[in-house]
Order: sequence, then structure tokens, then C-alpha cells
Amino acid sequence: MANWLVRTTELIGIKSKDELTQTFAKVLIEELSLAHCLVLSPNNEGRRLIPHDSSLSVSWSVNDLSNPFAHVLQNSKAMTLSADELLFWQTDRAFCELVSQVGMFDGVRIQPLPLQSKYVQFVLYMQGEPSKINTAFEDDMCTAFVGVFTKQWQLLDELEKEQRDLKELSQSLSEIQRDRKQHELANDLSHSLIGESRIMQRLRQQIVSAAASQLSVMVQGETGTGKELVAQAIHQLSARNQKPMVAINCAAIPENLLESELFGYCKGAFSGADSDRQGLIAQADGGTLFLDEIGDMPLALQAKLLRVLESKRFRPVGGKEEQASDFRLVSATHVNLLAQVQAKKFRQDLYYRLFQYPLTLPKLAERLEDIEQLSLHFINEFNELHGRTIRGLHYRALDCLKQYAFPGNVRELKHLIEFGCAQTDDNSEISEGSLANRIACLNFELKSLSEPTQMVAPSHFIQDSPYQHQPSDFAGITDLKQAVSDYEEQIIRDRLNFFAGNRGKAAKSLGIPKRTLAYKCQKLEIKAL
Ligand SMILES: Nc1ncnc2c1ncn2[C@@H]1O[C@H](COP(=O)(O)OP(=O)(O)OP(=O)(O)O)[C@@H](O)[C@H]1O
Repeated sequence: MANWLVRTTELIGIKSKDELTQTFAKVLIEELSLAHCLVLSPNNEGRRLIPHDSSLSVSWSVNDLSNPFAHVLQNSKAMTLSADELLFWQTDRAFCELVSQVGMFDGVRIQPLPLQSKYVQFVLYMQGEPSKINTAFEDDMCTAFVGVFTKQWQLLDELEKEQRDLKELSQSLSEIQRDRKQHELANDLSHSLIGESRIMQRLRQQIVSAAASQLSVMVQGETGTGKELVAQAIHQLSARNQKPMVAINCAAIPENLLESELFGYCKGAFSGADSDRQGLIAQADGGTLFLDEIGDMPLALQAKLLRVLESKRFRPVGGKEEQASDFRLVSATHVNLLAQVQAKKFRQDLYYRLFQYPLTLPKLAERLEDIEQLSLHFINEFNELHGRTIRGLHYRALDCLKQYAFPGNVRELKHLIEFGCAQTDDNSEISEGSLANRIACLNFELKSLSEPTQMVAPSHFIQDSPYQHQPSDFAGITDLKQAVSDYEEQIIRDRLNFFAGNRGKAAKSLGIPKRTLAYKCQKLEIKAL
């Protein structure tokens, strides 16, 4: 005689739906001596009937009437099938497999649950003696057991839903908190990265989110737009701010020295390497490595950098052992690196690795509304540095600034303001007069560059010098960097010719160290005369 009351207590207190279903099926098997028992329920979309048994990887369509489950679901009515009747249900392969073990005298009952409900939540599959499976639900105690199961399931389902809702709520709360924190950080940043134009507000938000990520950041912008300032902000706002930010300008270091600067070297690696020296990659461990003007990195070194970025391991020049360094890379460029990739001067694979989080800085001319705030910021800086009390900027001086194109961007504005401050008395404002002449000069220089015939030689050319330069035609220049490099080469060749190849004299006459001239000759491929 089944003791349904005792067995019902087994269902109470179960906290997981899987365990509840397993216990329910186990009790039915034991109390009704079933050969097999399976609980199934429709999936979230209600299209398929899924068994609650992880060892089965089958499911049945709720609309496919070639299996009896679909009939039970659609009619909300139990179905009993004898071993003989099962022969009529051979078209559904999965169902055939399920009933393949039904003995000659056994039968199958497919019962929708909850009992007496039109809304089917489960389908119960029972396989066993027909006398037991067909009369089980006539017993009130068994019916109560099944009722407790369905109620307990609903309770767990509701609890699960509540927990899901709670989790979602706490997730959206932490998202709101994160957004608020990011907003605060972006606001704090506005004290050092000045500008309330929309483009600057957006940039500050991007900096905050870039800093929170581990991605490689590429800062692009013209000279003087604040690339270095942005790189510092990313480091300061990142979790790496307790470790160093190590910076190097790839354009300022001779090619042959750049590798040992970055990777370090071991004693004896080359003549002059009389002790081991740590490179910048090792110094940046835990912190940030800032590679300024990365477009100038030689191709061979680009390949080595890519390897380091991918493996976080590097080998010092002349070293046998690899070392590890965990750094975040921030790079900057003022050139169009994609064009460099197309011209095969920059590796495409490295390009994509560097541009994981691109940031583009606007030209100052694109945010004229920020000029006033930037000017006041630089006046304050000037006052603090020099113990002065300049009061601000006259509105006409501001108008005057807004008329200028600022090819040197914020750096040029800073210099102009410093120039204006130097000419202004304490407790006075910078006047239009103190800036107008300087801006007129700058405009003239700019114009001279675009109208070469009217060019006046800059003051640093010595008019009566024996090696006086003849201004050439600049109108056709489309690549400033190349043009400057050609110009530099021409000057060096002229000067070396003049001194019959004497590098010492040529260097002295150009006001540069002999070593720098040697490096430039090597870079520009100027052979000894
Ligand atoms: N938004 C800004 N707010 C305050 N100061 C700024 C801002 N942008 C640039 N500056 C100042 O302008 C000067 C130039 O900035 P920075 O060196 O970061 O520019 P850059 O783009 O790296 O220049 P370059 O490419 O020539 O090296 C610095 O003195 C910097 O503090």
C-alpha cells in the first residue's frame, strides 16, 4: 500500500526544479512499480516539448501530430496506449525509441499536468502495468502528491523569476552607478583637458571608457591637439595608475637606438654595452607604455612590437632569455596611418592591433567656442607660474584669436597667450593690441607658405652667409614630411659639398652635434663625399 503522505513530504523543501522533478519521477516509479517515468514540459517559446532528463537529447514538436505528446498537449486529455496500440505510433523515431522497451503486458500513459487543468504545464510519461498506471489518479492521496509537485514547481518557478528580476535590477543599478562614476570622472577630467564643446565632452567620455578597458588605444590628431595629455589621462584614470607610464617619441630616437631603448640590452650586446640595461617595455610592467609618433617606427621593429603585444614577452637585445611585461599600450600619431599601411610603410596586422580603441582629437579650429576657456586656463597657469595677476582677456583680443587658423592648435594658443601675458601689466586684461601684431605676423608666415613668390626669408637665414639657401617653389608640396626631409637632405648635401665632405665643419656650421649629422646622413642615405 502506497504511503503517499510520507512520500509527499519528500517534495517539500526541495530548492531546485531539477531535483524536484527527479524526486517526483523517482517516487512515482517506486510507488507505482513503473518501468519508466518521464516529466516533460514545453520550452519557453512553447514550440517544443522537452524532457526533464539530462541524459536525453530529444524533444518533440507540440504541433507534430505524429507523436501522441502533441495530441495530449492539444486536447489537454490523458492518453493510454497498450503495447499493441503503440504499433500505430511508429512514424516518430524519437517516440519509437522511447517506447522500445515497453513489455508485451505493459502499457503507456501520457498524462497532462496539473490534473484537472486546461492549461498544460507538464506532460507525464508513465510506462508500467496498465492496472497501475490507469488507476493511479483515482487515488486521492496520489492526486494530492501530484498536486503538491505542481504547486511546489510553481513556487520554485516564481522564486527563480524573482531572483532573476532581482539580479537584473542589481545589474541595472550597477550600470547606473558605473555611468554616474564615468560621468564624474569625465567631469574631473574637464579640469585638465579643457573645453566644453560637444566634441570635447564626448572625447572625455571616450577617454574614461578607454581607460577602464584593457584595449590598446590609438590617439590621432594634428600637432598640439593634446595627444600626450590624453595619453596621460588614460593612464591616470586606469587601474594601472599606481605603476609608471613610460613614454617615448619614436620619431626623436635614431632607428638603431630605438630597439635597445624599447627592449633594453644585455652586457656585451654591442660595443659600448658594458652593463645590462632595462628597456622601456620592462619599465612599463604593470603600467602604460606610450609610443608617440608610432608612424615613424621602422618596419623591422614593428614586427617585434607586434610579437610583444601578442605574447606580452620580449627579449632584450643580445639576451638569451625572454622576459615578461604586462603593459597597456597607448600610441599616438599625427599622420594617416592607414595611408602608411597602403604605402607598405606600416604593417597592417600591427595597425589593427593598435587601433583597438581609436580616439581622434579635434583641431582647435573645429572648436572655436573653447578658445575663451582655454585662454583663461593658460592665463591662470601663467599667473601661478610667474606670480602674476593678469585678469583675463579683453573681448576684442578673444575675437582676434577666433579669427586665426591655429595650425599649431592648442599648443600655439598657449604660446600666444603666454606672449600676450608677457606684454600685459598685473591687474589688467590681455588687450587686442598685444595679440593683433603677433597674429598678423603668424598669418603672414602662413600665407607665405602657400604663396611662395612673396616669401621673405625667415630671420634665421643668414643673408650674407656664403651658403645662402635659394627659396624653392613650395606650391606643389603635397606631403609636408617628405618635403621637409628632401629639404633637409638638400641642405646637408650643400653644406657637406661646401666643406668638401668635412662632417665636423658641416655640423658646426648647421649648429648640430656631429653625431646628429652622422645619424641624419645615415637616415637620409647620404654617403661620404
Ligand atoms: N584640451 C586641452 N586643455 C588644456 N591644455 C591642452 C589641451 N590640449 C592641449 N593642451 C596643451 O597643449 C600643449 C600641447 O599638447 P600635447 O603635447 O599633448 O599635444 P600633442 O598633440 O601631443 O602634440 P605633438 O603631436 O606636437 O607632440 C600642452 O601644453 C598641453 O598641455
